[in-house]
Amino acid sequence: MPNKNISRARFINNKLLGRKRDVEEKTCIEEDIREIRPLTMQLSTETTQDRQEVVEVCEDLYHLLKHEDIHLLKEFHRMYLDYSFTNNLPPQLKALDASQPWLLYWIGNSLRLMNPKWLSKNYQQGISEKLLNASVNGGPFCGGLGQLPHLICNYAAVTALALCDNYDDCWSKINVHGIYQWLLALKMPNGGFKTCLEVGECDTRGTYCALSVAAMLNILTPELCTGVEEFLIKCQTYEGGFGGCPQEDEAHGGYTYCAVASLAILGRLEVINVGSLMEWCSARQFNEERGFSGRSNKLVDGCYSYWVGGTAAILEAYGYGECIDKPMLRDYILKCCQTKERPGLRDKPGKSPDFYHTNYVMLGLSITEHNFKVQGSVNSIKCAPIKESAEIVPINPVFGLPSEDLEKFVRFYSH
Ligand SMILES: CC(C)=CCC/C(C)=C/CC/C(C)=C/COP(=O)(O)OP(=O)(O)O
Ligand SMILES: [Zn+2]
Repeated sequence: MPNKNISRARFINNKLLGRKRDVEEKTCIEEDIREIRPLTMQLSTETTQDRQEVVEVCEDLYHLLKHEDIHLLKEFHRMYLDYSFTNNLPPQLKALDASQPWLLYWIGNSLRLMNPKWLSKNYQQGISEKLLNASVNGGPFCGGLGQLPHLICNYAAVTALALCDNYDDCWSKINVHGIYQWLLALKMPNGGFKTCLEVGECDTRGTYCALSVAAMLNILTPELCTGVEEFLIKCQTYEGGFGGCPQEDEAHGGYTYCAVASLAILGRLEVINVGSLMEWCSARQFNEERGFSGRSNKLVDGCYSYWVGGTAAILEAYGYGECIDKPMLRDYILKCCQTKERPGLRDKPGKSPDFYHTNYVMLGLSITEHNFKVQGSVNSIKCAPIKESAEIVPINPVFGLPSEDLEKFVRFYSH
């Protein structure tokens, strides 16, 4: 028996472990190339056809608008946002009944990003009263009246309140201690956070929503952070971006942003493979469409201007350099995500504008207009305009809020 094993090992060693690799590689490569080239040229799938259509419509727009100096149509978009705060929302938005804090954050943030004064005292009153009425005792916050506290909605509610400039002392009404105890109870043995006490998924979104709220409310304790870094490290995939869960999903812009922003909050960006992350971010940007896709072989979408652009801005802020083309992204945003026909910003040509895309495309626009540099703490990221006239106010790319609002909110809880 031992003899048989030795001869088997010798066989593997001689035939399979590279002795003849040089010779084989030379013959294989040429044959492979001959076989692969026509394959890639002929491969036409639903995915490649969809992309071709998007490329054509974007290229038409770039051609049509090539001599125009396009700007963000701020007053036009303001009308869309104002209308939503002063009228009933259309019936199809019933589907977002469990995401009411999100609507308040998206709409409120979009107004404030264009002009801080456009989120009037009246609106700040409406936002804070609605949130504090829906969730008893000032949090943890839920998606709407009578619903269970939810980690993702809690993040949206806290960021929406951060936009309210402490209207009627609403910041004192946030139940910081209750939120802290609840966050601890959501912690999972693998270092992640589940979204609800009763039942809920666990992925990098939850980590970001827990950590960013904790950082803003000054409750980011070592106990809350135990095991979080290890959880996040395991979410980076061979592609360089991050999936939602350890060793499970493909890399995706949204989950990548959540992981990278969380690591920035922990002050631990250096524990991941930043080089492959930067290559992945860079590979998300298409030459033809000029905007980003969220994952390999998927279509361009305006919201990734923030999920991927924000990730790049965080890396830039921490001194890793730039890995995206900001002027190209700006073109996609202003020429393909905006039209003169309908206010609000959209995913891509052919899609309708919505509040989610309006907010994240505007945040992406801010990224194209600024350079980022951290100043001591994650709460204080300096945002220097690239040209003298920026259309969007400076933002903190870790929190998705105007820098001024974030800094004032954090200062409130710092003592
Ligand atoms: C703070 C917080 C909760 C952030 C969430 C970030 C996140 C996960 C964003 C992703 C949103 C999105 C466009 C998903 C679509 O996936 P898809 O499969 O329809 O789109 P694709 O084709 O572009 O991949
Ligand atoms: Zn989108």
